Amino acid sequence: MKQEFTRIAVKVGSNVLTRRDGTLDVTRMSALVDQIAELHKSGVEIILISSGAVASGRSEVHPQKKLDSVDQRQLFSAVGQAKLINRYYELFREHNIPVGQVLTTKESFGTRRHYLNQKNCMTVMLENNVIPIVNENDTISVSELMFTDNDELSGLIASMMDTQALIILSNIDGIYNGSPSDPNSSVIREIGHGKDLSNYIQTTKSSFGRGGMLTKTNIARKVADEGITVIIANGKRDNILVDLLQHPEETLCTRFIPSDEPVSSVKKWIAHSEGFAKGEIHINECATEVLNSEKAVSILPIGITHIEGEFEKDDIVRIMDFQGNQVGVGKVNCDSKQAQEAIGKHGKKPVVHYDYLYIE
Ligand SMILES: Nc1ncnc2c1ncn2[C@@H]1O[C@H](COP(=O)(O)OP(=O)(O)O)[C@@H](O)[C@H]1O
Ligand SMILES: N[C@@H](CCC(=O)OP(=O)(O)O)C(=O)O
Repeated sequence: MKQEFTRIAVKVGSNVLTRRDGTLDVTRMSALVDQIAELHKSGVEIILISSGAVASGRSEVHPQKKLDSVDQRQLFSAVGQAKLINRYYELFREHNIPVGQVLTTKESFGTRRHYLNQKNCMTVMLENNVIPIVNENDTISVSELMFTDNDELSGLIASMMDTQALIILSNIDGIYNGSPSDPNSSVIREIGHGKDLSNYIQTTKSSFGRGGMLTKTNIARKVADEGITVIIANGKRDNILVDLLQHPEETLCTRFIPSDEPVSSVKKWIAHSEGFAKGEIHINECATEVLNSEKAVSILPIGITHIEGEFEKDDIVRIMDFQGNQVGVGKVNCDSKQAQEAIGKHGKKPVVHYDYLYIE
């Protein structure tokens, strides 16, 4: 059967993989592995981003004394990740499919060199028919440098690996246009560019999740704007993955319509690097206007009003409009001292070149 996608990222949320009592739901895992194996055999390249380390470790160890949240996460994930990957290894082995573990941290995406290094690692795995199973390295990620949750990580991976789709599997059929528990609300089937969903999203989370629906929708929009279809669907439904690919029309889910404007690989990296921004470049009204137009423009010193923070050449900075709203992210061409000296001057080199500027 002809499938729409040939390379996808699949994110499986904590609550899909855990039972109510917090133990690992091996039956569910096994059903998902069977579907991934079927798609893999039909020629789809798959990168799996799997949560579940903390949840699966929680039931294995029973600490003598009360632990704080960091200690708990480190202890449970250290034990739980080993258990999780071991299960995956055994389940995929039944299908003769090799898998590889990729544990990463937010820091590992901070510089372009590190980013390309990870991209290379996963590319080699795919070229050799190995399914990468990615998770955050919770044992060494400290609070300030943690991903909000695995939705954020999955967005980065989908973008980095140029997948055609990112499928986020949670314990819910998609995004509801009201409270999911309200019988009058229903799943929004398609979401186009610029749709504000904030009214619909409740801040409640599933018992084992970290981020909630809000981070899912924010990430989904960002990734769709980079040209990748994002699908939110229920990982607890039988055959969901295969159905999403083979019977997309009939399968209940929320689809974020991708932008049809291509985004270069380096711009994708910049788009996801905001967390590493070292400073802010504030631009005037005229520069804001041209930036919002269809034209390809760089940030020139003449359009800059002021600069906040200190940065080195090649650091990531936020671009702020004349009203103080963030409009983009870019990689700077000079350090903050040189940029400061050039402010308001004509005929100077761009502080952020168009090729390294991502407008949101
Ligand atoms: N409008 C909405 N539509 C669907 N789910 C919502 C909505 N608002 C809040 N949620 C909640 O978001 C939860 C899924 O997010 P999360 O707990 O982060 O899952 P995961 O662990 O799979 O990442 C759902 O179980 C639901 O309770
Ligand atoms: N890295 C963590 C994932 C925690 C998390 O963010 O989960 P999720 O709510 O599924 O996105 C783990 O494996 O337990």
